[in-house]
Amino acid sequence: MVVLAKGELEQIALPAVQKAAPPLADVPEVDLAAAASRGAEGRAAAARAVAAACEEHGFFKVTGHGVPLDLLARVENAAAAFFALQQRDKESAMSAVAPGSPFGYASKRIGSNGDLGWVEYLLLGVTAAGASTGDHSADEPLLPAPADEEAVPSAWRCSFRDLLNEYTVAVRRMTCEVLELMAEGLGMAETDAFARLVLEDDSDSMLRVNHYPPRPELKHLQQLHGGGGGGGRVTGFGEHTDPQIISVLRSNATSGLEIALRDGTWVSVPPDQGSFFVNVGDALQVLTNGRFRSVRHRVMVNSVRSRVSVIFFGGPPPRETLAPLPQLVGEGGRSRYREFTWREYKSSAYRTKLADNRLCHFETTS
Ligand SMILES: C=C1C[C@]23C[C@@]1(O)CC[C@H]2[C@@]12CC[C@H](O)[C@@](C)(C(=O)O1)[C@H]2[C@@H]3C(=O)O
Ligand SMILES: O=C(O)CCC(=O)C(=O)O
Ligand SMILES: [Fe+2]
Repeated sequence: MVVLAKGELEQIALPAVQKAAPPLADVPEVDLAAAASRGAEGRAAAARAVAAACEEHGFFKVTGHGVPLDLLARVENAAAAFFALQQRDKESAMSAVAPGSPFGYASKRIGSNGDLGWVEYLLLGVTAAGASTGDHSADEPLLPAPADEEAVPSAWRCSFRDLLNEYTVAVRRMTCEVLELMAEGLGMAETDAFARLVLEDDSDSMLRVNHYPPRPELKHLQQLHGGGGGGGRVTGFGEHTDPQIISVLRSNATSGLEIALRDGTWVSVPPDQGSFFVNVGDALQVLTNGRFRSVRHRVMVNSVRSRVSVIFFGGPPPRETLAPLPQLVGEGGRSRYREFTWREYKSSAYRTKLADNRLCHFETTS
């Protein structure tokens, strides 16, 4: 494990008296299989429910998603096996996947602006192979091969990357179905307005595999504070919004994910290993002129069990101009954001700290 400098652990440890967030009582849910089987009426109802969840929370759960459960289990097991490798091997995978980029393996350091968390992760760029047909059915590899195959441990070289490719193809397909429902729910005639951005040849999507190691010693702190959820919580992944259009997350059965409600209160999301959770990202907040809410979220570690999560971030091509869609601004309505390219937004976002508001620099003033 990477050794933290003096004072760094304190930065990710919350004050011991902080109360655990209460669970979100009614996680909005959409069943894609049911929506598809109930004809036009069922689909329209699902689309309305998705749009309502994006407006209220910027967050909902997807069931009936069609991604095979055995694929989810295989990815989870392979991720656990990867993170169980020697630190030296995990780091060599990082240096070989994409030298000099944010991609690869890292531990505790999130981004390059000083953020820390109780997490280790793999961050991978998703290339467009298979996307160009636009029929959501292609299954070519999407994750680039390491620059120097020989430098990578065999566990990664042989099967993990292939498995993540298979996963990415399946999840991206499902993500596009969700994006189409969102457009329908907004009453847009062009129902592929969002999905097409994620399917372009040069779409800037990513896959992240996070591992939050257990902190058994936190149990004692919790007992010291009389249980009841107080004490002994450490920040796994600090609060933030995701810059992209959409993030689609799947985790094992370990809790930790929390979202901020409109009034700023934090609620925990009960884990569901058979389902996916969708976050609206900053780019979708812009495209919908603020109707959909880019949800602030974080991961807290308070468990004796490790948490493994895999997140697909669907982003547009760097050259894509983003601005509120005219049909969502309405005649005489005010555009809340100025026009910018995804390249511009990303380079601005990647200079910020995790918790910063990244959209404020792109808001119109009047
Ligand atoms: C602190 C940072 C990490 C991050 C880039 C940033 O400067 C601000 C946004 C962060 C975030 C959050 C969502 C995704 O996990 C991520 C990959 C992304 O696109 O934006 C991370 C970035 C990262 O970990 O490099
Ligand atoms: O690991 C998780 O559960 C969520 C992490 C997250 O929000 C992110 O990687 O952007
Ligand atoms: Fe996130």
